[in-house]
Amino acid sequence: MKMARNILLVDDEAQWLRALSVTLKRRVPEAHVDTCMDGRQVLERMQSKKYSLVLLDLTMPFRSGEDILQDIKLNHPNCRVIIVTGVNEIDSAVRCMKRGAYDYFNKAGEVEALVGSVRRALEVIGLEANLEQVRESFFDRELKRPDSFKEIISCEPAVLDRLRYLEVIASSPAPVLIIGESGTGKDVFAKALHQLAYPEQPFEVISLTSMSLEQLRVTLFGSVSLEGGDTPGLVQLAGSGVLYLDEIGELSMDAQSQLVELLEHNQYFPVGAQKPVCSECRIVASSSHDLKALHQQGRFRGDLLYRLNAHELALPPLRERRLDIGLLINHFIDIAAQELNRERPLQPSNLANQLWGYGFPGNLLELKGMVFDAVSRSDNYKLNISAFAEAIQSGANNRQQQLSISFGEQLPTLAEANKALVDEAMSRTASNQTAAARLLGISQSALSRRLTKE
Ligand SMILES: Nc1ncnc2c1ncn2[C@@H]1O[C@H](COP(=O)(O)OP(=O)(O)OP(=O)(O)O)[C@@H](O)[C@H]1O
Repeated sequence: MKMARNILLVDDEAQWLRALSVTLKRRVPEAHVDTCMDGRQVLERMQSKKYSLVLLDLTMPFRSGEDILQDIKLNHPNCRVIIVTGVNEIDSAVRCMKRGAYDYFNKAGEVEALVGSVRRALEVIGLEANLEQVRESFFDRELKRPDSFKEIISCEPAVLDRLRYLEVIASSPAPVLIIGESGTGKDVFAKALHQLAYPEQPFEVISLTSMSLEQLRVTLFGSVSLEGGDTPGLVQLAGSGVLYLDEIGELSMDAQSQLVELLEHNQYFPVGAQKPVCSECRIVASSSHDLKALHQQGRFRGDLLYRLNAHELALPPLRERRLDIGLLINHFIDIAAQELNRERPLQPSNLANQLWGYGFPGNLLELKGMVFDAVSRSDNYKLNISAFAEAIQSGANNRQQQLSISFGEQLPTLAEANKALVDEAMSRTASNQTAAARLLGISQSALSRRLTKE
């Protein structure tokens, strides 16, 4: 964000202007400082180059600083202005503050105070620019890097929000914690972050389930020996890529303490080493347990938890993203047919609907297993759905229970009930007509007709 550091100094006193410019270039080297001696040219200069901060003298020939301030606030409302005054101009400086100046400085004062004010202003401007960037990328409905999410199939607004969040945090160096029930796609999201931010760098994984303290130290940190023959650990192998700590909630408290130093100071001691080594990798951790609950039970260290969840991504279970079921079945059929070297069978049109009430305790992994089983038993193009039979039955039972709609004394008209159903489906799918039509069991054109009639 280069523009955040462009400063324009406006003053008709050539000597002061030169001295201030030299001071700022030396004391605030990250800033790009330009000067302007003629108040009439300020707006023109700001048109041809973006300035985020203007240091403005109050008394100049042709145009007063107060007038110029007004113009700047009108045409460049995000630009900060620091008023530079003579000794007897405090009243007008105060007026300028009321009209939106960021700060004022008395020329007779210590230049140190002015440097401090410039630094603070640049910091605020930088923070605002970052915030704006985060806000823009988060609310921009389009994904900027869809190519990084090729492995992630979804049309659910909740999942797409997670992808946008991943894009936003990709460039941050802070750790990421991915939480979700088993099979919800934690590994896939960790790999997507790697693709987004460090595609040329390594991706190292360690599964922390039943890992002892000693195993953890050797595997993660490696070892050095006096006779040579050092063994690198995964932190070193990950280089400036990603180290993925899978199932971190399974680690013992002892073993957890080894990770605190790594996360806090980005350094670690290989086994047998006297000196710490710096780590450069991005840490991504996952857990299918609720780490905050584990912490409350005294089974997970608070200092580790709060360092890990600088960015937290909670993945919804499949039962809360039912719109994806049909898409995922198709996707898994593709993969299964290819891996099992079979003709690609077709998905029966009502399969996803039949599975509607099923809870999928094993999430996408369970669905994938069912599809692989069904494809392996398929006959030519016909998908054998016996692998789904139990789930379909259980789904039908649940659906029956959930469908027992209760009515008040006065029944709604058919038109009212229709409208209520359509509204509910549109709201559940964030107004995605294709998805809403699927929920209602009608074609998209039929839904579209109903919507235009309303
Ligand atoms: N959105 C998705 N689109 C397509 N396939 C997916 C998606 N999410 C997950 N999968 C697939 O589902 C399976 C389970 O995903 P994954 O292993 O990432 O889940 P997990 O939460 O890490 O599971 P566990 O907790 O058991 O390690 C994988 O085969 C993965 O490729």
